[in-house]
Amino acid sequence: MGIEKGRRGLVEDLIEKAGGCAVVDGGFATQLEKHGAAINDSLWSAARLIKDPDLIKLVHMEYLEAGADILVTSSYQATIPGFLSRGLSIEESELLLKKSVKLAVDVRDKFWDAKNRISGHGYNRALVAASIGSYGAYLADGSEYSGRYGPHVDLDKLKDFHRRRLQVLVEAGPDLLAFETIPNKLEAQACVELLEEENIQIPSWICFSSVDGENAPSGESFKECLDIVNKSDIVSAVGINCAPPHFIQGLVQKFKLLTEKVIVVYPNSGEVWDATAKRWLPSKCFDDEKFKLFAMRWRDSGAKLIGGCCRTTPSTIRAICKVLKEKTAPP
Ligand SMILES: C[S+](C)CC[C@H](N)C(=O)O
Ligand SMILES: N[C@@H](CCS)C(=O)O
Ligand SMILES: [Zn+2]
Repeated sequence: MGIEKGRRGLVEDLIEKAGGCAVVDGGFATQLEKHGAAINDSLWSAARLIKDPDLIKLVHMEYLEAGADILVTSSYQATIPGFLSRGLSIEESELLLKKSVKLAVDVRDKFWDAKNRISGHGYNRALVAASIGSYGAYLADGSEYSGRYGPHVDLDKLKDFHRRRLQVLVEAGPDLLAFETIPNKLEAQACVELLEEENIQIPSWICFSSVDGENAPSGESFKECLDIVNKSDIVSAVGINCAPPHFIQGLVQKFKLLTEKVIVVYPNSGEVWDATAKRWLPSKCFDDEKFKLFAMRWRDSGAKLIGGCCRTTPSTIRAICKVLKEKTAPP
């Protein structure tokens, strides 16, 4: 079982067009908040899918203007059980999942149509990656940063949790799938097995979080985690998201030794999430200038998809584009 040839090259083609390194957008939820959206909610940014589609479109547009080559959709914490708990029906919940992809695709198409009328604009046609947050994200208890799901959560439970959302998101027609903040080996295995079982024909990446810069949050080694991901041809890229930036260079070097897949990194600003208070704690935090320096190091260490996660903004993405696409960066 594998991805048909024409689709498998999509990510690699984008990387080549972008000059060897493509830029993933930044903290979608962070930019929503900058516009005043309240997301201290168990659905987190997905709460805005119910109420604020125009704001979601604006944020996607801002990341495109900043030069993002890949837009990650608003579905990180959008799940069918999460929406059901708000009194929505299954049909309404599935429509919201599809809407998360459609909003991003529509904005990408509008942006690209407009840019195509101008010569030498320096942008690439962006890809839309449907965000699939971990089970811990859905739990809304911070466990995407601990990997502690408890003894009752086994492989089948994780596959059952991910299955329907995955099917619905794929039906909506994204270019790729972005599994985000996976905190342990078991969930990586669930994602890989599900992609195979569902015979998914679009590329995907699996990104882990990390809180010590060495291992997955569960304490399991990345060797164990990547051994699972490597077994599958269906996963195009593997990496780290929403970990502090100063861990990333070492992790890229480690991943280079553990996998031949494309390496994707999009760390947060270095701040720490307080899942009880639902806010970011002030802590060691890296600004856009630091991201410029780091991004070059991550590229030189072998990462080919680079961006920002929580607490980074379009200005971070603009800064990363400036250094990674020196000759072709958009204005
Ligand atoms: C990427 S984290 C900051 C998203 C929010 C988290 N899952 C929570 O609900 O607490
Ligand atoms: N891509 C997500 C965050 C993952 S931690 C978002 O910003 O909605
Ligand atoms: Zn994040």
